[in-house]
Formats: sequence, C-alpha cells, structure tokens
Amino acid sequence: MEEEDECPELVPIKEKQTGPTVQIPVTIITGYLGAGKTTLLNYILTEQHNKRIAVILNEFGEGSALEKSLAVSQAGELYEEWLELRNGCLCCSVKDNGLKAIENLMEKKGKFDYILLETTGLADPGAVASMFWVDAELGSDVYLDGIVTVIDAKYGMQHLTEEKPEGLINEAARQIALADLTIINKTDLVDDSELVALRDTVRSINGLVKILETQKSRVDLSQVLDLHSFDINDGVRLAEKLQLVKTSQPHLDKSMLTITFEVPGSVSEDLLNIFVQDLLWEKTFKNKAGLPMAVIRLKGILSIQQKQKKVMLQGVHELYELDETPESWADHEPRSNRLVFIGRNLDGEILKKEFISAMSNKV
Ligand SMILES: Nc1nc2c(ncn2[C@@H]2O[C@H](COP(=O)(O)OP(=O)(O)OP(=O)(O)O)[C@@H](O)[C@H]2O)c(=O)[nH]1
Repeated sequence: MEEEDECPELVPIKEKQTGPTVQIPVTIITGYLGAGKTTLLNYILTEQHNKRIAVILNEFGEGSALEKSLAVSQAGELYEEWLELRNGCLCCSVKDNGLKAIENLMEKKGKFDYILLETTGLADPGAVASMFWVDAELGSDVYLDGIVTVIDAKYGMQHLTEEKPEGLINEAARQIALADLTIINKTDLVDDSELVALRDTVRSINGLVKILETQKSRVDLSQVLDLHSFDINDGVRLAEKLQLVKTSQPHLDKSMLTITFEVPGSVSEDLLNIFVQDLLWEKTFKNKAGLPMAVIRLKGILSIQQKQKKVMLQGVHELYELDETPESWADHEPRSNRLVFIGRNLDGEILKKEFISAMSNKV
C-alpha cells in the first residue's frame, strides 16, 4: 500500500477515468399521448438483447411519473436504478433535468450500455435532442443515436390533422418531422386503407424516415437501437439515402413536408454557414405566400471548396453541425451538394434558388 504522504498535493475531487471512453448511445423515444411508448420501453427492457439499458423518463407532474414508474418496474431486475424527471415544463426544464439525469447516470456508467430517453407525449423532442449537441462535455460520454417516434395507428391521423391556432405547430407532425424511425403501433385497430393513408402521410411529412408497423410496440430491436443517425462515419449510407428522397406533396394546408435538391459544384464553407444560419436562425427565406420557411430537420452531403472529404450537414431546429466524413470525393466523381429539409412552409424551388444565389456571393 502507498504511504499517505506520497499522495500528490492536488487531488482531483472526482477521479477521471483513464483509458478510452466508450461512448454510450442515447435513443430518444417520443410520440403522442397513449401511442405506445411505455409499451415499447417495457418490450425493449424485457427482450433478450444482452444490453444493460437505462431508461430516463421525462414527465409532467408527479402523478403520471409515478404511474410510469409502476409500469416500467414490471420489467424486472434488468435495471434496478432509474431516474425520474418530474418537473418537465418543456424546453428549459427538459434540458436541465435531462442533463442532470444523464450526468448522474454517467457516474454509474459502467453499469449501462444504452440509454433510452422517453419524452412526454407533448414535449418537443428537438429540445431534448439539442441537449446532446450543446453540452460538449457530455458529448464525449454519450451520443445521440436516433429519435424514435411512436404513432397511434388509430388516432395518429386525427392528431396530425388537428387544427392549431395560427403560428402554433402541430406537435404530432413535429415529432414525425424530427424522427429517424417511426413505429406505427396498434395496427390491430385499423384496416388496410387507413394504414396506407397514415403511412403516406408520415412519408409526406418526413421523406427520410424509416417506418415500421406493429402491434403492442413489438419491434425488431436491431431496427430501433444503434441507428447511428448522426454518425459521420455513416456518410456513405446517408449519401445513398438522400439520393432516394423526393420532394413531397403537402398532405394538408400549411403542413410539414420534405423538400430536397441537388446543386453541382463545390461551395464555400463560410457562405454555406451564412445560408444555414439565415435559414435556421434568421428565418430569412419565405414561401410564395410570404410565410417564413421553418426547418425542423436538415441533412446534407456537401462538397466544400478545398476539402477532399465529403462533408455531412445535420440540423435539428436551430442547431446544426458540419463535419467531414471519412469518405473522399473520388478523382472523377462529380462534386455536388445534396440537401434535404423537413419543416413547415417550405418551397423547394425557392429554397434552391436562394441556395444558389447565396453560394455565388462574395466571401
Ligand atoms: N389495441 C392495442 N392497444 C395497445 C397497443 N399497444 C399499446 N396499447 C395500449 O394502449 C395504451 C397506451 O399505451 P402506452 O404504452 O401506455 O402509451 P404511451 O405512449 O406510453 O402513453 P403516455 O405515457 O400517456 O403518453 C395502453 O393501454 C396499451 O396497453 C396495440 O398494439 N394495440
């Protein structure tokens, strides 16, 4: 044993872990009230997957949190400690609580391989997702794997078509717009034509999203966990995926939809940043009706001047990231920029013109 006086003078309060840190994936599970989120969590926790999973619940009010704790504890001793977030008054408190909960969780990190974070039925999952980008320190311990939205096959369409007062966003549509994966649940309660109509609507909102259909939230876990939706190493897959996306026809007036375009050549990184900031922060661009285009999710594979590697653009609400992927442009490969935008009041033609015009400005 070491002598006490051999201790260094300055002792860190918390021992830093040595060796390579294994990053823990976080999946955000969202969906409208009653869609089947708890059923999904229970299913994931009880399935055989050889993962030690921690669940974080993000609830309004104590009553429902308690109810939830009972429901989830049925899952058995797969996890005996879990965190309950109680005063979830949307954005700010979601963010603070979320951070604190995950920080606490990190202290017991060795115990977990995966974090599932369920947001309340009315919360904006974008705010929670943003949290993983804002806090750089956290970013080193956990990473956002994907956003999963559970949809009620029976009432989903009704939620999506609900008229909101002017300017307010339809939460059900926003949850789909943000999703990497949607699970249409309770298919036992609808007929084929209702299911097709709902699936088409989901697709028209989010042209990038993967759609699963199920009952009692029973899904193949390999399709839900480890999606790597924000992973720069997945640039090749994203590039292929973006090629397949089509601009959608709005399913409703003023609805959310997906638009996409491709512009050849290489662009200046500075001008690209200005364009993205004008779009996401300043809301500078307007559609034909004079309404500002509001982008909720953004993805792209771009060719930046003087860069040999393909660059991935990811955006959630007002946050975005530009990162080089490991993949280089091949010598004879035509350089180009493909972008996909999901949001409200979008007009693909206008936005493409704005993009081209912004890229031809002087740096
Ligand atoms: N018929 C039918 N009922 C289902 C299915 N999946 C879940 N349910 C029921 O739907 C109800 C709501 O499911 P939950 O999993 O609690 O939904 P939730 O999204 O967690 O609900 P909130 O926490 O209130 O937002 C429960 O009574 C479930 O048993 C299904 O596939 N078919």
